[in-house]
Amino acid sequence: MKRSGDSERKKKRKRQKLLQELGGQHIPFLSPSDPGFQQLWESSYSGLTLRPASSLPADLHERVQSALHSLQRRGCLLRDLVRIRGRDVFTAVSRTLLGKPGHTYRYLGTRLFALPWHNETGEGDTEACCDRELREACKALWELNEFFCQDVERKETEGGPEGVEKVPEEDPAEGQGTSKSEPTAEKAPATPQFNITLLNYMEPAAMNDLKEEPYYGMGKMAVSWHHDENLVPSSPVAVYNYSCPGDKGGSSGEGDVDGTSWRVGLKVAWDIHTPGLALPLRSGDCYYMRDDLNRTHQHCVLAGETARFSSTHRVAECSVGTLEYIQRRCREALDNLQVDPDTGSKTLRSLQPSALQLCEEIHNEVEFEWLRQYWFQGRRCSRFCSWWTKPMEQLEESWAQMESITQLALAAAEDEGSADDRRREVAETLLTALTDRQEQRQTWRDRCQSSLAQTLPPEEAPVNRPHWGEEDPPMPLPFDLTDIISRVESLLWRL
Ligand SMILES: O=C(O)CCC(=O)C(=O)O
Ligand SMILES: [Fe+2]
Repeated sequence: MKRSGDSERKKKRKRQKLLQELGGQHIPFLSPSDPGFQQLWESSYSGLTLRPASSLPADLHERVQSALHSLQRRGCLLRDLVRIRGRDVFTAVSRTLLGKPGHTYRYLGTRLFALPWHNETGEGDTEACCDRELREACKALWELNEFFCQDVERKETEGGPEGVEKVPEEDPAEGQGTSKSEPTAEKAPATPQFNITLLNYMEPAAMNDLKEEPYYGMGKMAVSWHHDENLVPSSPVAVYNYSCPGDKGGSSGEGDVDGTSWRVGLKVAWDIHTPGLALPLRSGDCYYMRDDLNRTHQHCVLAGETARFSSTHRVAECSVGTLEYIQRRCREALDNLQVDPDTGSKTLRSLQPSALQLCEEIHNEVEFEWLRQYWFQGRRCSRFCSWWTKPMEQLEESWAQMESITQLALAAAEDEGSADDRRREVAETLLTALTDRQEQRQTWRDRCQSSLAQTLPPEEAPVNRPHWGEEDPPMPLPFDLTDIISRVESLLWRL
């Protein structure tokens, strides 16, 4: 937590320095009607590719757009209460995550839990977790995902930047026989396996506090400048843009782009010399950010006039972000707990500092990265889809066992019959983990009680869970660790 605070401060200083250098002036940016636009795209934004609406199958557009409306109508798209520079804020856009069963995506201090997308093979046994309408919707976005997996790869083989006019309008299904790119040292696999999509929705008319883009004067931002977090290095991002037809008879919806269109803005990170790029999007247009673009550049979304959805397909870095992973970790921790089948009495297999440290780390991980993250989002997941309900109960059970492990470790530290060296080692391990646990519990409690959190309706309101008090069924340790921490500290003074 402290480390991220430091880097935030550094970034803030850097940002202030850039703004100072600019002295209130705007940096130029180019749009398609400006001379030099194509050249700038090719020279400084070559990782950006536009895939015009006409190059996707018409029935795919139909299914995807109807899916987006279904998800919106059912209330699945909600503003996230994220944490930016130590403060809680609502995202301007409403979001939901779809993806491979058991996948999560972490951004801005928030772990989103994917509604599983459904495919023909029924992978992941997701049949019963949500109703037909949602299943259909998830399936449509999975199909779009499949299209992107194939299509981005094909674009990789073509190489070079492409402008709006240069993209060939061909049947995308035909591109699959093209040869694969030469193997390179890239970390991303040749065929990107987009494993999640983060859906965005915003109705600009309902938003009165959109921020002005500060550096270039590009206009109102729906999503401010950022790098996408938590992706496999050098992996591409594919975005589907759907601007809903407006009431006024169609300006920025399907037709040509104009001053009221939604746009994606790009800039070179920490650079005030290269002009920015603003690319207007027609409804159904897609764009790809490939190669290192997401690392070397930042992007933002500039609001148009009509309501707009986007589906942003990503290769999320999931090495510590899948249900499978955290279940495996829990098993690792619980390996250290021995329960006598006859008496039910519990003992630890190992009091080695490394074994205890592992248990305590996993304890904090499952509590703060999974349980509290999940419950902080209230019942927003489980209202529509039961996929996460059982796994979360199981994780909570494992976590409760870990409370027993901590209790046993504490008893070992306080056991006067043991060697002082061993007791000191155990106490030191506990002190670090418990101090961290106590701090993080406080942070989550504060987040749950923040004034913004209070504005949410009951079904979306954050739940501070796990939580227990004296009146609740007994737990191995109290929720508030103040006294325990003092006990361990004074033990360390004495030993
Ligand atoms: O909606 C878009 O076009 C992109 C949104 C975006 O940058 C994001 O969700 O990270
Ligand atoms: Fe993004």
